[in-house]
Amino acid sequence: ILDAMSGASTGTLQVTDPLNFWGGRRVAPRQQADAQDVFEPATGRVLCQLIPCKAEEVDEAMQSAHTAYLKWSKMSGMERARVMLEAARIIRERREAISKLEVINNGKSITEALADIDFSWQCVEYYAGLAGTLAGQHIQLPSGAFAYTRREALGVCAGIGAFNYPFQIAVVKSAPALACGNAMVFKPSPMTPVTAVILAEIYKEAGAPDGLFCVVQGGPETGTLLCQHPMVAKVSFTGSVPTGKKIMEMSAKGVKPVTLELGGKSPLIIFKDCELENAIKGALMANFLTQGQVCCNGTRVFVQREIMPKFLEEVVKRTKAIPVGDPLLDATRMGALISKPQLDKALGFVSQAKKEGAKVLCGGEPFTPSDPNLAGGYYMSPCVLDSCRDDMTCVKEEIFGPVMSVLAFDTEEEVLQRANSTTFGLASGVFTRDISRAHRVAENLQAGTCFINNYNVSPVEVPFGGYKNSGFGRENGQVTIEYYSQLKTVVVEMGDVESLF
Ligand SMILES: NC(=O)c1ccc[n+]([C@@H]2O[C@H](COP(=O)([O-])OP(=O)(O)OC[C@H]3O[C@@H](n4cnc5c(N)ncnc54)[C@H](O)[C@@H]3O)[C@@H](O)[C@H]2O)c1
Ligand SMILES: C[N+](C)(C)CCCC=O
Repeated sequence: ILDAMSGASTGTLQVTDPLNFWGGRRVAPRQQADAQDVFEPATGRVLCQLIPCKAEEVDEAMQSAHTAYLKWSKMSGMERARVMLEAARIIRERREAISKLEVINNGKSITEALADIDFSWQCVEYYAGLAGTLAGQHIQLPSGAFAYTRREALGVCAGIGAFNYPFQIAVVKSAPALACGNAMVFKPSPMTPVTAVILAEIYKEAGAPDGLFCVVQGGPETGTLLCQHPMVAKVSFTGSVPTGKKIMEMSAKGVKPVTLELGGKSPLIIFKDCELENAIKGALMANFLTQGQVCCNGTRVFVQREIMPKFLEEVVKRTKAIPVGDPLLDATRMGALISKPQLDKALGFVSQAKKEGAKVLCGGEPFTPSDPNLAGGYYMSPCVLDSCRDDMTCVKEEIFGPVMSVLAFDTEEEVLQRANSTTFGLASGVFTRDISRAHRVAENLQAGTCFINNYNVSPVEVPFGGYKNSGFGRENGQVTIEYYSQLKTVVVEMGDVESLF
């Protein structure tokens, strides 16, 4: 399918290849029941059929992954690293074709998709680098006795992904898992089933044993089968808070560890002493990437009252100028939302905000690009809401669309209290020139990440994850090794046994 990408344009691709992968090959669904349409967001056209895996198919994938795990976990870290480095090289070599396919299935702009795929090969490369460094500790005990620790794989891990970063999420979960000697069975979102299987093919081509990274397609039922499978050693989930709670409940029954990367309603605080040009750019980056469908977006923008008029004037001017349209065109900066229901939901939040007293300064409406080919796509004009209050629905709930809610504040103490007054805790941001204030605010914000004088900067070597209802566990960075491995302690006696009995 990647070969077809060079000539592909919006509205032309039809995906007919099987989208499941185990045993080292694509696997066609065993039956056609419960088939559902997968849409191309840019046009609203049907791109392919999604046929959910049933229990027997999930079991086959698990068995295949387990066979691979037995082999892979016995290889040295350096041997695993060589395979992963080759996989990284292939992803980099095919970055343009993978990005195009991602755009066609997801609707985000090609500029963003290229950045996502570049992040992906860097992620595989990074964890390949760590694979050879995994080591335990040696601990001296009295009389020559000693103990050592071994960092061991967990087994077959389940990965379940959201729709907003389809290929990247599959990579962010599989790269550390594989580096530690695990295998993975991954289930993409049923709305974006097309690119995870490309990753599976690349791992195979790079030399991974058959079954090391398997893909099963489906929605909640398939996800449930995966979580409840007795061979699953760990579940790593990216998605909404309500689904995350269900995953945790299912995992608790088998005492399985979980990583939960969930939603957010992150605060971005802009003080009057900021470098305003950077703060404006930061607010746009905090709200409009991937059509606003980003978990860590800073969607509650708190602006100190004195600079509010200037901030709003500039932010609205630049929001109105965002080119919305065909996501495969280089000049486009905002493509289509993932689905009609997601578009309606985001528009619904804007209507509700108006009813509750917010002022729409721009956007918040369905958008029809001039190209007739795109008439059925899920486009929305990016929106800035002014005069927001903390009790409004648009300020309390995750919208997952291009909607920025702007709130005025007066003092640092007040804004910290308001920023933390949420059950979410994924990310946060602060713009100020006062370095003491910046670090004080970062310390006091209840969130897994705080960006100072920028927003949504998340390179692979930097840990990412939530506080509170936004989840736990971390992805990216060295620390993620802890979440895909377990420690065994070996105690060695060098003398005689001293027995009390
Ligand atoms: N924190 C992060 O890193 C991060 C990253 C991306 C997205 N997200 C969050 O994801 C959400 C949007 O994604 P979404 O709409 O795809 O989320 P979602 O919760 O609807 O679905 C996520 C995945 O869970 C699966 N699923 C649904 N019900 C299930 C069940 N009962 N058992 C097992 N699996 C089940 C879905 O099929 C999908 O693959 C937002 O809340 C966003 O903030 C978080
Ligand atoms: C790459 N970003 C922008 C940090 C997004 C991470 C994934 C969240 O949805």
